[in-house]
Amino acid sequence: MVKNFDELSPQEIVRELDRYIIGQYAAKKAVAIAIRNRIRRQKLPEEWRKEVLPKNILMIGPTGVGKTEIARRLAQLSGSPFLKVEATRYTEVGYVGKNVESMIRDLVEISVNMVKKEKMDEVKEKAEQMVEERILDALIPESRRPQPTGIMALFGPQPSQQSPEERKLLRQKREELRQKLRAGELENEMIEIEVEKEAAPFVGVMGPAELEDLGIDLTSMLGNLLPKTRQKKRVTVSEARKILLPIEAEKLLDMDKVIQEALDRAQNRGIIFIDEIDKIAIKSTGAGPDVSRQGVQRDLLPIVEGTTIMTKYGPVRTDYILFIASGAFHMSRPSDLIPELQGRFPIRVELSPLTKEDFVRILTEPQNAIIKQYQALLSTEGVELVFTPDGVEEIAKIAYELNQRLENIGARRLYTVVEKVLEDVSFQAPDIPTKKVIIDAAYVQSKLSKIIKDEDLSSYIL
Ligand SMILES: Nc1ncnc2c1ncn2[C@@H]1O[C@H](COP(=O)(O)OP(=O)(O)OP(=O)(O)O)[C@@H](O)[C@H]1O
Repeated sequence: MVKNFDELSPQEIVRELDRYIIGQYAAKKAVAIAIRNRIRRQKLPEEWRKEVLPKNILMIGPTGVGKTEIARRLAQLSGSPFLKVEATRYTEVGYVGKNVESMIRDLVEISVNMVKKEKMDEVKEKAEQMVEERILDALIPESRRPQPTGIMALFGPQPSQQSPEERKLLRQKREELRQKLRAGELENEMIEIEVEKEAAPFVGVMGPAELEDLGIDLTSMLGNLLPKTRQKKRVTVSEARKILLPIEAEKLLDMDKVIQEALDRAQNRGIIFIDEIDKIAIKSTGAGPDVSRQGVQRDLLPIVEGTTIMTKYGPVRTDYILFIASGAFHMSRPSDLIPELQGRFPIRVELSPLTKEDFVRILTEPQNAIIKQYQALLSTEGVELVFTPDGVEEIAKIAYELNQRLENIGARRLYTVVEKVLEDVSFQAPDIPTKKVIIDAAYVQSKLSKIIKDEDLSSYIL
């Protein structure tokens, strides 16, 4: 039986992460402990809960070694809304720009979309039935059952006068069409559908973004007041299905419930990954941009400590949101952060640079390994891609050497190298007669040696 995430021990969480991320044991262990501690803290009695401070994480390590990937996978495993932001994108409150509180609003938005999608999947079957009815209505409008409501029942158009025989015939025709529709025979038939189009509200001096920062959502406030216009569209049955499914599914949702659950999930399970924290950790010289960087750190404090942020969906407590800050710290040190903020990120982990051996494993082992991705892609055209061990080794070696020579971008280098190696195969796939391509060391060299020799060319292509 699959265990509920909350029941997984830190060790089991690490094992799960091992399926996607090679090495970096210390970082995996740290996030597993942090997430487990959050669950523990939530179970404490109220008076204790306030005393135990959240244990956020600072990940220190070069670019492209798995920092974001670990956090993202953890979020996926635990069904947590996940937001990645860059610390340098924010400005101090009072200055023009995005202030740090907006990250909580963004997290909530992600949470709402996440819950909405799940709920829509739950009602998908029912929504599909409703779409079927709407398509049938469009195919034979005469067979539509009039459903006047409210004042329309009194003053709206009355159902046309059909005799019982006519009605029976129409119903039969509708059922015949339904069978054809289900058999997929009508997919390219053109029909006319009506969709609601929200009138865009006029936004004055302040743009929606600034208002959003104040917790005001003008679009949805006015959107409810402004009349919705209906728009007719001529589309094929299959297009109509794509357009109507989310509309019908949304009608079946109880949005109040969705929002409650989304707020709850953001507050209790949310994970915010703050990249480039090192870039705002420059020691202050007392004036200019340094001051504003310190300002951003100060603004971050209450959020990381636990405060209430107003969002358009309602207030959100930040006490249990897990914050993972990350940076290379080439030019600064964690001790350059303001002391209070240092204290809020007590778990420190260093991620190691990746070795050539790590590259070999990253290419082949993770569930979504790069090589597996290409094999899956090409298999759709009946081409079997076979990588020999020396072929994989050669790709890893070249990527590793390029990182040393150009700029060390970690595992990201593997993507560009593999793409170049497989460029011709991808291009010729439909016409390959043997349908089996072997990628060995010689093949890799034949595709890359010319580019590697040329420094300029490599820095553009690889
Ligand atoms: N240890 C690893 N195991 C498997 N894949 C990895 C590893 N490290 C990096 N990758 C892959 O490389 C890519 C970049 O990694 P990631 O986004 O985690 O970088 P990062 O360390 O967060 O760097 P940055 O701070 O620049 O964002 C991802 O697609 C990831 O799958």
